[in-house]
Amino acid sequence: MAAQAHQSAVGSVHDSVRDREISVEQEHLDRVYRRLEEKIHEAEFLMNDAAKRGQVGTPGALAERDAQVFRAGIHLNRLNNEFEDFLFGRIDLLLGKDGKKGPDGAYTAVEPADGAVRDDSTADIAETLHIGRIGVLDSDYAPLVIDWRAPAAAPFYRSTPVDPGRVVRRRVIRSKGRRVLGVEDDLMRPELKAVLDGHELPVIGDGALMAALGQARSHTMRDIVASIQAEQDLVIRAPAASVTYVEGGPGTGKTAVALHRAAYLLYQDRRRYAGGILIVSPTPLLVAYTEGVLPSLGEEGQVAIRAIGSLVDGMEATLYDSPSVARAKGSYRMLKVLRKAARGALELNDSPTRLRVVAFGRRLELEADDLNRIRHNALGGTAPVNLLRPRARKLLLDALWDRSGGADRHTDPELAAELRSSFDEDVTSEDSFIDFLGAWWPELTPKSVLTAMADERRLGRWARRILNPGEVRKVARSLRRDGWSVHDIAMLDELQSVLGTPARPRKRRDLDPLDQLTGLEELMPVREESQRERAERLAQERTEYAHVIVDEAQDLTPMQWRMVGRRGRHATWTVVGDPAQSSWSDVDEAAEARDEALGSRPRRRFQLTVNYRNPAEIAELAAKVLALAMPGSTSPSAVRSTGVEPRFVATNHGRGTAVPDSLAKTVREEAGRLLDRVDGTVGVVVAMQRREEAARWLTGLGDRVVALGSLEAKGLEYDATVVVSPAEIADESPAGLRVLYVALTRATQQLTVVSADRDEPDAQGVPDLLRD
Ligand SMILES: Nc1ncnc2c1ncn2[C@@H]1O[C@H](COP(=O)(O)OP(=O)(O)OP(=O)(O)O)[C@@H](O)[C@H]1O
Repeated sequence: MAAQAHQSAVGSVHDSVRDREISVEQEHLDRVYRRLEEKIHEAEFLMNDAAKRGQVGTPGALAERDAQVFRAGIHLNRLNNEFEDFLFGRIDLLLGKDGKKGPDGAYTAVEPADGAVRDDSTADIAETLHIGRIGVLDSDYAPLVIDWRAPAAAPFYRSTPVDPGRVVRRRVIRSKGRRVLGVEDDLMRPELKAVLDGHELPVIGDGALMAALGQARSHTMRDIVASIQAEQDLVIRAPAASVTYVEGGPGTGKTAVALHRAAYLLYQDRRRYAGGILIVSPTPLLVAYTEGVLPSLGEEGQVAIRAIGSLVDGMEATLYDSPSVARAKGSYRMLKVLRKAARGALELNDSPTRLRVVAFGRRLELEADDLNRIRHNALGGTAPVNLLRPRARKLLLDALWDRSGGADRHTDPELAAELRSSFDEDVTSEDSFIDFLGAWWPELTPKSVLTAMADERRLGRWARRILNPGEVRKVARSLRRDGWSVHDIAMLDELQSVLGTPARPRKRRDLDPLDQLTGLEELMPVREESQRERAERLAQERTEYAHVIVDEAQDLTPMQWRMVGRRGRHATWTVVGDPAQSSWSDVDEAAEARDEALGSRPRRRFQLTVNYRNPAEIAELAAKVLALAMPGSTSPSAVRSTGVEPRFVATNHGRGTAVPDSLAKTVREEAGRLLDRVDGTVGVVVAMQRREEAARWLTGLGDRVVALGSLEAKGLEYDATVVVSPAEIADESPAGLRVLYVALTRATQQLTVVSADRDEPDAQGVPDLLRD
């Protein structure tokens, strides 16, 4: 009884301290919003004022107006954005070593000044900084909020109890709209007795990271701006030079880090990245899952997130290839086939076999043999086929000229040249020649060549000694389907560069001249346009980017690396991936293609080591598959444990009374069971061939549960997952064990493994692959 009374007294003291601290932060947030309103008014005034000045028209006034409109545009665009938790962090710091301030008004020193900590381990808090999604200065240019990407905010992420720098207390503030809801503190120097405004520094809660990780998942990813960890922050803020190369196991935050890095780079050098940042994602599902993160960080427009199957404008991959077809289409071997096909496609169908023209009153003719020889000569070398048409035309004219005997008519070179040029004019203005050239050397499109490859005999010719007959048959058959696969898109892109685009007059885009002057159109997205639409429009206008971020880089095939490489020939790169999750069978070949795409640029390597997604119970199970898939590699360490072990259910080896009689029924029951146990999402991962069937199994269970093929699970996460028949997933492709490793690492809370006969489950339902 007494103990209970004591506990509740402690509890209420604690609550009152918490309430007091919340109200302290509330006061600060109120100040920030008052200041933001002032700034919105200022910005609106500037815009109006600028419009008036626009009527003056002297060059000086125009330049001044442009500058004002530009600045005001930035303000309005950012301030009008309602940020859910605009202010999210605070650090309390000791006095710094040098007394220098940075441009954001904060002191720059990382290390404490000598004497900042007194001999009796007491110290004063010399500076308090609040961290938010954008920076706000008060009217005296003192920082009210520091942008999370500013150098002064780095200690919020970097400081640890082992290496605290000046930080004594790090606080995460939870708010919604204008209301502060809670605070969570981490003490970086627990040995100190630190004093702020005459009071000992209070410490609330047990860490924001765990609170963030425990939250239910929805179908869209959240930003991690309030809880970025030190090893992740090093990657996010790495200088943009050359190639930043990041490896880390499942759940180590690679995707999150890549997205935050895009926002950081834009903040750090907006002008440089006006050339656009491209984020390449493996699947449309992952694009949909991640595309809200950048807007939540205040960035829209300059970043295009595209699935690898949507990188070619106007094309969207909707089909999947079988592993053996994917292997043939994705490998370097396909490059040779495409080069042959691009040249071979000229001879298709109704390619004329005779050219007849009348020149200088004579009928001239070239026969099939002549024409073949000319085509062969024109095609020498590797120049793009469509760009060789002028050369072929010239060779045709030479041959006709020879036939005409015109060369013998004059010995005077000047007269001979004149005669030749009037001969050429005669011939090339004749309809029969124009029609012939159009049919004999047509402008080829990537689609027409790929469609030509759907003919097995033809493909067999072009792929002789490159693909085996079985591959030829399967690839040709796959190209006869309606629609394109992810691997077809890389082939289409390659063909575009093998064929080349003949120069045409450029179409002008209608732009407001004022927008072009100020760059304002980049900053003020039109309201009706969604992030995706805007990204698509920008991508259409761009073929190359200033920075390219490749997520799940381990999965790119050589042909895909070539496609992505063409979009970043002059770019800096961030490449994130995990070799252990690669679904590409020939890892060495892909590495060669990657190195070719990245060129000889120097690389800065990072390794992420902590798994923030899976609880230890799930991570341990997945590690068994990792040991089979890549013996000797180490799993990232899980940051938390839930006490809930993975559950095993066998369709034919039920325990006790309940013997499930079919896979469909069992999976449905298990998905339903998990829906009852978690608040968020449930993912049912099956082998690719079962995707459609599995979606039917789940009919009527609601939109918190989804079925997905093993390859579609890349990068995604769910509160709970059902992994169906590990053996089936593992046997589906040469990289099957690594694909299974991906499937097993998608859950943030609970995992159920359903086995079928081929899994050879033991009496507890544990499949052979997952036993010790
Ligand atoms: N510092 C962090 N604070 C809060 N959550 C985090 C942090 N880092 C990562 N997470 C969360 O952990 C989960 C995994 O992150 P993410 O998807 O970026 O990992 P990944 O390395 O790309 O995984 P995979 O290789 O399996 O695709 C996400 O829910 C992410 O929000």
